[in-house]
Order: sequence, then structure tokens, then C-alpha cells
Amino acid sequence: MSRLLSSLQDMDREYVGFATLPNQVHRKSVKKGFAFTLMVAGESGLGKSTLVNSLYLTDLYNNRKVLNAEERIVQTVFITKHTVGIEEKGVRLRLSIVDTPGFGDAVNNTESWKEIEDYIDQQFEQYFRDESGLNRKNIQDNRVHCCLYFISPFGHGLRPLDVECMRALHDKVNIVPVLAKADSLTPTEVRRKKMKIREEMEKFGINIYQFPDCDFDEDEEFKQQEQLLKDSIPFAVIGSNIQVESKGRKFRGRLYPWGVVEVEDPAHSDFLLLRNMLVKTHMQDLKDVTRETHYENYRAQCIQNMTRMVVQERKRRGRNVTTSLKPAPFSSLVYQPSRSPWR
Ligand SMILES: Nc1nc2c(ncn2[C@@H]2O[C@H](COP(=O)(O)OP(=O)(O)OP(=O)(O)O)[C@@H](O)[C@H]2O)c(=O)[nH]1
Repeated sequence: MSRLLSSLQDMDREYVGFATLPNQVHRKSVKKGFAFTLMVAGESGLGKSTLVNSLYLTDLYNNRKVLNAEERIVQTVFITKHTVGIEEKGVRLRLSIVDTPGFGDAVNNTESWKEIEDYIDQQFEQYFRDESGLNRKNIQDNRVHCCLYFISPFGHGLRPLDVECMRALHDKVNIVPVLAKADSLTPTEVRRKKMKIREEMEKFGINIYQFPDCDFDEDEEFKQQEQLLKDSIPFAVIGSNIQVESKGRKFRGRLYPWGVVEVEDPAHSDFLLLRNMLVKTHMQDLKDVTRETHYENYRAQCIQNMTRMVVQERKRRGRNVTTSLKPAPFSSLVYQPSRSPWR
């Protein structure tokens, strides 16, 4: 005990102590656990569920419902959410996957992304309501932090539906484009398609998630990794839910008559790169951008609409608008679900 006290005294002489702040934050965050919501969107059959399963090494879809042909035609977008608790080295992650199966299946796909857009807005709306309520403790964050948008490997770049969908979503969610089923393309085709897709995204003004710029004092390896991520967009991915055995090794892969494809082999796909980005390196940034940019935009627009509604109401009641343009009392800005300013 006395030795502990004397070592504390020694430390006190050298430090004030705030250098331990990161440890305190770390302990608190670990105790609280983390939540992350990932959405997958894109045409049906591009391997969305398979990839998500491969990414988080857990079978999220064992009770999935397969839609029959009739349902697919009337129900353009059928949104499902799966939540699993994952624990790794004492760190708990509440991972939610929002799947949009059947997207683009219907004969008429006009505005088939509307449901996806509404879903994202609803999560913002719920969060805004919780934040404005009396009990702000333990708010559950269901906002969508990232949307993996699947692009078909069989088209020539982006399809009009991809363009429309991404443009409708890019101000609401971090879009990370992926080139699906990359095992159906040769390396040259992958390179060409990636370039074409990047050009088209720029041409059509699609704002995808931007990796943060490196600080000048960042180490060289980190800078190279960030550059590699930027150059890899859209990530060419391969998914598989089965383990294959080859040359005495077992791995997640796809077995073909002419050979095997290993999901986690960087020579075969960008799967590892994508998983590292989502899980190891950019999960917090995706959450920060959601909170600081997408949600803030939503919130600002809501408050603007509310203020407009208050002014209109006062006008309607015949009050002097110029004198009543003082900031509205906060009570009148509290969100009322029955009069959603968003809709
Ligand atoms: N060649 C190849 N096939 C894949 C890949 N990923 C998935 N598949 C296969 O594609 C089919 C559809 O996969 P799903 O994961 O159900 O596709 P989805 O996009 O979730 O489909 P919906 O739920 O209908 O939207 C399955 O037969 C998968 O085995 C891949 O990377 N390459």
C-alpha cells in the first residue's frame, strides 16, 4: 500500500494527470458499449446479405424470409433490420444491419429508393424526438451510420437507378460504394469498372463518404493506407458464407470448377480493406460524420421548419409579426410528433 502511495507521489511530481484522460474516456466507452448501424442497398441478388455475414463473421440471416415472385412485384423495397450483439476482447458492439432486399426488382422502379430515404429520415426523427424529450439519458442511437451501396458487376458502370438512388441518399447517409461479385471480373475489368464508376459519380455529382485527410505528422504507413482506401473506391468485393478447404487450409471462399476464390485474399478482392475500414479504422469517423453533418442538417432543417410554423401561426392569429420575430420560446420548438415539420 505504502509503495503504491509513494509511486503515486512520484508520478504526481512529473504529471498533473490529465494525460490519463484518454484512458478514462476509453474505460467509459468500453463500459457503455458501442452501437453501429450499417445499411446495405442495391439491386437484388448482388450478394448483400452474404457480404454482411462475411464481414461480421456471424450469421445474421438464418431466419430470413425469401420473398416470392408476387411479393417482389408489389413490394419494391422491403426493409428489414437485424441486430446482434458482438463481443471481442471485452468490447461490446451492438451491430444493426438494415437490409433492403429486392431493391430494383419491380417493373416500375420509379422512386423505389423512397422507402430507404424515409427509413433514414425516420431514424433521425426518432433521435431528434428523444433528444428533445425530458429523459435524454440512454438514448438509443438507431441512425444509419453507413450505407454500402452495391453496384452490379454486369453493367457498364452505374445504372440510372443507381445514380438516382445515390443522389437521393447522399445528403442523409455516408455512402460507401462497392462493386459486387468481383469474382466475375478479371483484374483489368475491375480496374476499368472502378475508374468508370468513379468518373460517373463525379459527373453526376454523387457525394460519397470522404475519407478524412491525413494530418501532416501522420506516419507514412498510415498515409499509404489512406491513399489505398481512396484509390480502391468502389471496393471490389466477394462474399461467401461457406468455408472451403484447399491445400490443407480452411478459409471463407467460393469453390469453382477451375479453382477457389478466397474472400480475404487481397489479390482476389478488397474485402479485407473494406472490413478494416468499417471495423478497425473508420467506424468512429462514420459515426462522427453522421452526427456532425447528416444529422445536423436534418436537425437544422427541422428547427427552421418549426420556426416557420410558429411565425405562420402567429400571422394567422393576427399578431404583429415584426415584433414577434424574437426567438421563439424553446417550449414551442419542442418536437411534436403529430405535427412533424419534416413531412
Ligand atoms: N459469384 C458470386 N456470387 C455471390 C457472391 N455473393 C453472393 N453470391 C451469391 O449470390 C446469390 C444472392 O446472394 P444474396 O446475398 O442473397 O444477395 P442479396 O443482394 O442479399 O439478395 P436480395 O436479398 O434478394 O436483395 C447467392 O446465391 C449467393 O451465394 C459473390 O461475391 N460472388
